[in-house]
Amino acid sequence: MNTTAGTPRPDQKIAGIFGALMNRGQGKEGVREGPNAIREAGLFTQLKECGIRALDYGDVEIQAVASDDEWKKVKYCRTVASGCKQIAEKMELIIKEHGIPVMLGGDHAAAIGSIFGHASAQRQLHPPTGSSSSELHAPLAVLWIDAHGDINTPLTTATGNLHGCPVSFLLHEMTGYIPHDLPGFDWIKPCLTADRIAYIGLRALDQDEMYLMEKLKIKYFPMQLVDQLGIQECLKQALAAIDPKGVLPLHLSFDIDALDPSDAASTGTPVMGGLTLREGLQIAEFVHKTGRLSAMDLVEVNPELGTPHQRAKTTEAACAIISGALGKPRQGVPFPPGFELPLPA
Ligand SMILES: NC(=[NH2+])NCCC[C@H](N)C(=O)O
Ligand SMILES: [Mn+2]
Ligand SMILES: [Mn+2]
Repeated sequence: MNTTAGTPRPDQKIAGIFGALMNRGQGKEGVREGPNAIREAGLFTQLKECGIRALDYGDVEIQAVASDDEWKKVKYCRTVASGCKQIAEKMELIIKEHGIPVMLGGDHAAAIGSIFGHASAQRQLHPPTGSSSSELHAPLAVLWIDAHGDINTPLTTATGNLHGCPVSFLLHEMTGYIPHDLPGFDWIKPCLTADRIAYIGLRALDQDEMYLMEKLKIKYFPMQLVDQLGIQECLKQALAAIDPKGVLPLHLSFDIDALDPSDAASTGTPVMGGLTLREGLQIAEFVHKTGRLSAMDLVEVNPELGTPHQRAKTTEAACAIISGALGKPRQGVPFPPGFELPLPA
C-alpha cells in the first residue's frame, strides 16, 4: 500500500457509521446481519484508503417487545416503534458530535427513526424562526432511492410489513392517515412536508401508494423516467424540487433493492428492471458533490438471501455506494495536497 493511503482530509466531517439491526419491519430475519456483512466486505478499509474519516458507532439492537400482537394487519408495531426511537437517539448523538450518520440496515422501517432523529437534530441546530413554514418542517430534504414507495399506511398496507410504510409516518400531509391508537408510535411526529422528499428508482408502487404520490404531488422518478431522461437529469430535477435554493442538509435514504437484482440480489423484496450499479454510484456522487450530505441510510441488505456470489456483489455494491456518497472518487485513491511522487536518488 502506498503512503498516501489513509491520509485524512481535514476538511471533511467524520462519518459516524452504525448498524440498525432492524428485522421486524418485514418477515426475513437475516436482514439484521446486513450491517456486519457490509463491515466485513471492507467498508472501513475502503474509506480509510481514500482518506475519508469514519468511526464505528456500533449497533442499535432491536429489543423484542413482549406480547407484540398484530394491530389490525400491522406486524410488530411495538418492537419496530421502540427500535426506531433508539435509532433516532443514535442519529441525534452522531450529529451532535459533528458527524455524518450512516445507518446500515436492517430493513427500511428503521428510516422512521433515522429521518426523525436527523430532523430533530437539525431543528435543534436551526431552531424555527416562528414563520408557519419553518414551524412545519425541520430544515432538511430527503432523497429516497428505492424500487418501492414505502408510503403505505398502517391501515392500507397489504402485507402488514412496516418497512413498506416509513414515509407515511414522516409527512405532515399524512397525519390523518396514521391511527392514533397504533401501539408504540406515540412519540413520532411528522417532520417533513411532501415537497421535501423525492424518489428515484420506483417500479413497484402499490395502488394506494400511487394515489398518495399523485395526491401529495410528490416528485418521483420511476425507472421509465430514469431511462428517458438519464440519471443525471433526474437527480438535477429531484434536488431542484426538494431544495430549490440549494441550501438544505440532505438525507439520502438508499434501499439496496433500488439496484437491479443483477447487481444486488441479496435483498428481501427484489424487483427486476432496476438501476445499474453505475447509476447508483452516480446518485451517491451527485449527492456528495452538493457538499450537503448530512445523513444517509443504506438498508435492506440481507446476506442470508441468494448465492455466496450474489451476497458478495450486494455487499460490495453497498460499500461502493456509501463510499461514493462520502466522497470516494471512482477512479481510485486520491493523493493529498502537496504530494509528490519520489524520484529515485
Ligand atoms: N423497504 C422495502 N423493501 N419495502 C418493500 C415494500 C413492499 C410493499 N409495498 C409493502 O408495503 O409491503
Ligand atoms: Mn425497496
Ligand atoms: Mn425501501
